[in-house]
Amino acid sequence: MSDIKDKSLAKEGVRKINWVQKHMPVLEQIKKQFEEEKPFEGLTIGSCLHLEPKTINLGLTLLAGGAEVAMCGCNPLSTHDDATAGGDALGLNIYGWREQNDEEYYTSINQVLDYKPDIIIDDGADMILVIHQERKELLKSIKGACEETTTGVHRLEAMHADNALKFPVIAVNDAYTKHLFDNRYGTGQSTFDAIMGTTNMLIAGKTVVVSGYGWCGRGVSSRAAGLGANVIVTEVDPIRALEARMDGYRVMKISEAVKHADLIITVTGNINVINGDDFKYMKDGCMLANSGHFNVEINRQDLEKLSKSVEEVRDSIEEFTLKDGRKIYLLADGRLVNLAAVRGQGHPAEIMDMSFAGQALSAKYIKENDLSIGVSKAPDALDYQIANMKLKSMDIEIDSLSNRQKIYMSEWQEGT
Ligand SMILES: NC(=O)c1ccc[n+]([C@@H]2O[C@H](COP(=O)([O-])OP(=O)(O)OC[C@H]3O[C@@H](n4cnc5c(N)ncnc54)[C@H](O)[C@@H]3O)[C@@H](O)[C@H]2O)c1
Ligand SMILES: O=c1[nH]cnc2c1ncn2[C@@H]1O[C@H](CO)[C@@H](O)[C@H]1O
Ligand SMILES: N[C@@H](CCS)C(=O)O
Repeated sequence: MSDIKDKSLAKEGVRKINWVQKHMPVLEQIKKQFEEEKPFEGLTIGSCLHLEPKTINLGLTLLAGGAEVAMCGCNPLSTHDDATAGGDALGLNIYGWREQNDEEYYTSINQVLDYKPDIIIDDGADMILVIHQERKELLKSIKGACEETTTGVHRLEAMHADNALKFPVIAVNDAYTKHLFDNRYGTGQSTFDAIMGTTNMLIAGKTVVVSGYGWCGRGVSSRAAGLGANVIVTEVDPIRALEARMDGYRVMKISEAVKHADLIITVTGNINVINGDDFKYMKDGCMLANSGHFNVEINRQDLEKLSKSVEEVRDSIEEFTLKDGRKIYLLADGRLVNLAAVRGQGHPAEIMDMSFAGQALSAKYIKENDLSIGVSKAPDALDYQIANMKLKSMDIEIDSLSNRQKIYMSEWQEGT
């Protein structure tokens, strides 16, 4: 069963799924192992992830492992209607379509929960929140959940600190093979793919302000610099601010940075990063995009209050005309631009290969172990397994320690 936009888009969807499969070798290998071992036989897995071809490929991997799979989107704007049609044709149960309103978005989450999943895969923790608040009857049978992103992990850790979390969660985001590559190189590339595809704008010579110098901010700043921009970083953490400075960027307060910006990209996971007076000091033509948390990093309501009109001037570009005539452009409604913009395709397949290998192996780990309630990383062994598989798929060989080196590394007696 599925409730999607248009099943007649299946052929195009399957074409796109086939394409990404060619570039997700680690996940393909896990799929083959799952086909033989059937680790999820008799189980149902419910996911709340951006619904696009790479995610459908994760769904197919879980299906190959014997699971019944029900999937919905984790953002009202990120669903690709052809990919969901393709996934439906290939045996997945999918709920959702691009441009859902809030009610439709939560209805889709509940439709997935109607399958009574044993394992949850979430991105941003909306599905886990719904289970704890509205679908408490499911708490007993859920063996555990996997969380994809930094913000979701923070929300779940806060829940656990309040004793509100009722099942174990694996923070897939916290695996090295996830955040070092997905958050950094993935967000770096896909944010600019989406911004450039949406605006048809030149980056070279522009001043790009990046708010937040975490894993995503490092990637976005480095891509901006690589494209020839002048990069300014804003931070609240003194160590990350220093790191940004020594990586070669200017660092200043957001209230000052907005005066210089041609393009501002928020990647903090925080609320109201750009708000109030910040909009008053922006240059005419300044573009605003978020690649972080939901649609709260840029305070749209504050921008509306300063504006006399708002018009969608191109797909995923809203033009806010301020009362003094200046124009400010908000991309993709302030939702994560790399996925929510009409031209957003999310991270490259080679990147999601590792993130979703982490999801697939973490789901299997939940099935095979009785974890205690709380938020924890998957064992390092899974991370190393993924890294080794990825290196092999890239035909890269590395050295290993000799016995002499192992002994040297573990001793303290030997010196000059
Ligand atoms: N677009 C994507 O595809 C994508 C990919 C991965 C993560 N994310 C999301 O992006 C966000 C950032 O993720 P991350 O892994 O880089 O997190 P992180 O914790 O590594 O980095 C966030 C940084 O923002 C800084 N920060 C917080 N509030 C700030 C403020 N008001 N002004 C300036 N800096 C501030 C923090 O000090 C921190 O250094 C999260 O919401 C995450 O879920 C999005
Ligand atoms: O193309 C994609 N498909 C599915 N998920 C993605 C893609 N690109 C990024 N993310 C995931 O979205 C999370 C934030 O919501 C990120 O943590 C990232 O892993
Ligand atoms: N799923 C959420 C979490 C990103 S931090 C979103 O799409 O905005």
